[in-house]
Amino acid sequence: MAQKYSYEFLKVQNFGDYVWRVSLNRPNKRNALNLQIWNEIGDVFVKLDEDKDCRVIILDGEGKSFCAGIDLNGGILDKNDDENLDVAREARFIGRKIAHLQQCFTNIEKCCKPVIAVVHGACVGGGVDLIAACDIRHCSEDAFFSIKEVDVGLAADVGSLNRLPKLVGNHSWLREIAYTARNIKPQEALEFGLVNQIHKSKEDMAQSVATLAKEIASKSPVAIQGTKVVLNYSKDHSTDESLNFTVAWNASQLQTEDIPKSAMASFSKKELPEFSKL
Ligand SMILES: CC/C=C\C=C\CC(=O)SCCNC(=O)CCNC(=O)[C@H](O)C(C)(C)COP(=O)(O)OP(=O)(O)OC[C@H]1O[C@@H](n2cnc3c(N)ncnc32)[C@H](O)[C@@H]1OP(=O)(O)O
Repeated sequence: MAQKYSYEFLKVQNFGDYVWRVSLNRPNKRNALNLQIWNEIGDVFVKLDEDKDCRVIILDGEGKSFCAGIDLNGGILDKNDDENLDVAREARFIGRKIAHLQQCFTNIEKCCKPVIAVVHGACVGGGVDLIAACDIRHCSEDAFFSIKEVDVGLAADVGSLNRLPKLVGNHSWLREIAYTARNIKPQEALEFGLVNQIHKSKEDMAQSVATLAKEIASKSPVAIQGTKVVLNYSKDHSTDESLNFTVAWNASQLQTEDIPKSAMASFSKKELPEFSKL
């Protein structure tokens, strides 16, 4: 565990009961995303996806804020050192870089374990891209959100503009906040579906989210992971395609021992049994 999950800018903890916590850990810079932390995020969610001791992941930030977005001190948007590259080659270099950054966050979405984003303080720019790739979003009363990219001269390119239209209920609102980059308070984020719960404090939120995570982790991992896989698929496909996908998926997964085990416990109102690792 120690070596495998040892990172410079992430703190990774196994809470037990199959619940893990991944914390952005660059508090002095408000967890601003440099290339190293970006790579570490990409790496940890691949590892946790494969880790049979993990069933649910809580993603939060150390220090005063969840995430201040991209590191504005440079590194990520820098041009290639080779000044002789023509426009086509420079563009291919930049394109590969953007695709890599996107993939790091997409690894969160592709991880078949549910990921709960827990936001306090600032969550701006890249921070919003990051939570958009998560399954569930909670925040504390001191949180604020901003799709900040237009203020630094960019169209957001690592997930917000691609995922949020499928997450929030009101496209007119989404366009307004994306065009203005204004700060969104928790109540407004709740009203439009960006978060599903507001907590009094960071501490209250940590407790409440730990309980939620534990509840999800106590259920059959075949059922929970299958639910995430099918929901991910249906997000980007027609109902017919998604129903067909579910047939193919469940043709194997319905044969699991978890079904009689879960059903028996549910029917007899007993505690859920211990499920085999997955
Ligand atoms: C291919 C492109 C992919 C992705 C693109 C994403 C685009 C974006 O992310 S746009 C958003 C960019 N971020 C910002 O504009 C936020 C800037 N920061 C702030 O507004 C504030 O720091 C704050 C987040 C509201 C927090 O305020 P506060 O708690 O008062 O802290 P500060 O005193 O301002 O900062 C403390 C410390 O952190 C450093 N820092 C903060 N944000 C960043 C950042 N984004 N990049 C680098 N460093 C940051 C700040 O400089 C301070 O450092 P010191 O060394 O103590 O001076």
